[in-house]
Amino acid sequence: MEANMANIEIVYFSGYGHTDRLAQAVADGAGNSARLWKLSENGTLPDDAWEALDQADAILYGSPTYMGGPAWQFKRFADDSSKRWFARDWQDKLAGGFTNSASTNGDKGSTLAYFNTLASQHGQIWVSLGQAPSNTLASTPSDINWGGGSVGVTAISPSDSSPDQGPRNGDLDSARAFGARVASLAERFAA
Ligand SMILES: Cc1cc2nc3c(=O)[nH]c(=O)nc-3n(C[C@H](O)[C@H](O)[C@H](O)COP(=O)(O)O)c2cc1C
Repeated sequence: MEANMANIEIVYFSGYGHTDRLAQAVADGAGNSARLWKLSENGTLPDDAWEALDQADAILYGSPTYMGGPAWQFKRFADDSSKRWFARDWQDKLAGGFTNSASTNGDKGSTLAYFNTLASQHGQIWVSLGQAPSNTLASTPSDINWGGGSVGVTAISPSDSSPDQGPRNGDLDSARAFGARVASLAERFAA
């Protein structure tokens, strides 16, 4: 990471590999300033990840949508972040979120709403998706923001897809563009 770049830390969970691909695309879009921290199967992070989050200019949250919300591993992380809440350690850091699920809607909005609430409890500043939807008759899963969200990245991995097959290109493009947006804003805030 270059000294003058903003620190973007991405904390996320993936049970079966689909959200891994989305997280990687967000990181690719954000560039060299981004690091991925994947929650363990038990919802834990190593100490150096917590230290990185404390030093971050932006913290991004990601999880598959399971049963209409984040995976429980993410909720454990959120509960563990309460120590930072007490100390206001993440106040005024940028925040944003991404999720992925099998259904086109799939109640992904509830997952993003939870990320937004978590970020707001910490006093963070939420970065919206910032992309127009691809919602015409001609639109396909290869088009950016095919799911048509605005709060964060909402990817669709069909239930019978392998991680190589889903999320599809439009969602990965959306994730990369969102990562780039956060990086651009984080650099402005860090300046
Ligand atoms: C326990 C569980 C609950 C799920 N709940 C939903 C859901 O509420 N909505 C939906 O569209 N898909 C749901 N799915 C499908 C996953 O969101 C989808 O398979 C996703 O790509 C998994 O991401 P991952 O490979 O990163 O774990 C669920 C899957 C599991 C295992």
